[in-house]
Amino acid sequence: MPATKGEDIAAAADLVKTYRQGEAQIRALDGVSVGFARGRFTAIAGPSGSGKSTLMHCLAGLDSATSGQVTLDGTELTGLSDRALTRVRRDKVGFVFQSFNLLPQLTALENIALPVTMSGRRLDHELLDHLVGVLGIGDRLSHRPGELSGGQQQRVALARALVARPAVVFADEPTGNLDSRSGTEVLDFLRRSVRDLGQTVVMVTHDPRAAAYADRVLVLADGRVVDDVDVAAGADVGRALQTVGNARTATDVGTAAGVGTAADAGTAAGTGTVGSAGSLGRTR
Ligand SMILES: Nc1ncnc2c1ncn2[C@@H]1O[C@H](COP(=O)(O)OP(=O)(O)OP(=O)(O)O)[C@@H](O)[C@H]1O
Repeated sequence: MPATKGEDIAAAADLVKTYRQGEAQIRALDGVSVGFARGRFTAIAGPSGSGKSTLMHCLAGLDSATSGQVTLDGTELTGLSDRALTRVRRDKVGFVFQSFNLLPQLTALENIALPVTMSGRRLDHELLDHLVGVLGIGDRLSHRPGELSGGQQQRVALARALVARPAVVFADEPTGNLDSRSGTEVLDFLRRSVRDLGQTVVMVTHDPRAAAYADRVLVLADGRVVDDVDVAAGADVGRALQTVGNARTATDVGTAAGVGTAADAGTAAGTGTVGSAGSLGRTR
């Protein structure tokens, strides 16, 4: 297993999570030790039930582990009260969910601003304008989620996740409810946020095409890390993708997403719609 390094912005050490189901005990995480480097895009992949969401929830302070340790941006999460965990999530984490999770009664703009304003911080209007421009949602800001397409709602959720400059953006199957074009746009945007803003992104996916956008693919099976592929260093992504999915062959996936050329190309899948304004334009 990769050792946890000093520069990791998030890390798990010997993480175990068990659930009780009647008499049986399910070991959703079975001793996971892994570090996530700052400014990288990591996909957590693996078959259904392998522990992907459980790992993400423990890393993001949404759930507590049975044993082991989680560190997030210098804060040890183990043993924190619910209140303290809420504060950590609010201050350090941006979330993107499969089902968007926007508040239906608020406009797109209000949804984007909510996490910042709720924590009493000032909205960075320059960054907001930038994100809105790159995501192409400038003419949708006064609309409520019910008046937006799924792809537009997810773009609003992406702006909401990034505008507070979180230590880590955790994305849980962010393309799961989208058509392939909208899904590609979301992945392209996440890729660009890593490249241009230095954002750290951890994305759970069971989709090998989505995983191919990451710098690194961590593969789980039965609650353990069974593969850890450094895509950015030119490692054999096909090997990991074969492990994660069988809907398409690894070769198909690699070709579709431009794997093997440059994980940081940003235009790997090249729809050119989202991000047509060019780079996000700043380095943290
Ligand atoms: N609240 C819970 N109570 C009981 N068992 C749970 C609970 N949450 C998860 N599990 C079990 O823990 C294991 C890991 O679940 P988890 O949701 O982390 O897997 P996953 O890889 O994210 O799966 P999927 O791709 O289907 O979302 C599974 O066996 C699941 O049934």
